[in-house]
Amino acid sequence: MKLYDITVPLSADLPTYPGDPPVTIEPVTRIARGDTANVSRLTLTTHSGTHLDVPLHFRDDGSSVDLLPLSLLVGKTRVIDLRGVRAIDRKELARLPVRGEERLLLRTDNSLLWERSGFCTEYACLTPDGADYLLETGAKLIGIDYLSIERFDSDGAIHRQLLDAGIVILEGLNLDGVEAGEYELLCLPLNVRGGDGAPVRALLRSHERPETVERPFDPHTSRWPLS
Ligand SMILES: N[C@@H](CC(=O)c1ccccc1NC=O)C(=O)O
Repeated sequence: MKLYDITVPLSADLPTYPGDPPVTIEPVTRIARGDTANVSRLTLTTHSGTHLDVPLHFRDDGSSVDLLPLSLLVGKTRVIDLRGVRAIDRKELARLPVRGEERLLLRTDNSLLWERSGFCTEYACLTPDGADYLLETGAKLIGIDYLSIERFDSDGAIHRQLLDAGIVILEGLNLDGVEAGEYELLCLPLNVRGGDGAPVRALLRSHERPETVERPFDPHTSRWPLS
């Protein structure tokens, strides 16, 4: 069994969708300043970093993130490789094994954009007929590796099209190094009451190796060694 962390780390450097405030992490108490423990204040939006979009994101009467069935977020998932594709349309999707897949993660060149500082408006995204196609194939969760699933200059039509059909959108993934294929997704959103979305920790599990703890905790340094 192999685990892939497909979450981007939350930090002040993380690109945010234009109009959304940056992530901040500030000290509240610090041992170095004489406090008993280190505690930090985190400023996030419901759509910072790797996160889920739910119907309330684009519709006032839509369901919030705390009401999602968790079974939607855990289970068999297919990663498809769309590197080299900028506009993910019906034609591109039809050549890939997406039919009948309830959970689908789109790996694109976007995963490399996390290396850049600042938001890039030229990311790979789903087209309206690509979204139609995924509605037809029975998808219930669609993930993509940047901060929006639709074109930057678009008005939210694709979000509405998917969310209104009960499809949840997982955005801000990092799928660099994740080969196309079948995995198990473990996607755990913060349980934000009334949230129009929520940051998640998302993992993929493949069943190709025996389970081991790769980097056991070192009690002498109080750290998990880096390698
Ligand atoms: N980063 C966003 C995308 C988003 O907020 C959005 C997408 C299309 C049109 C408008 C948008 N947001 C705010 O105006 C998201 O989390 O879905």
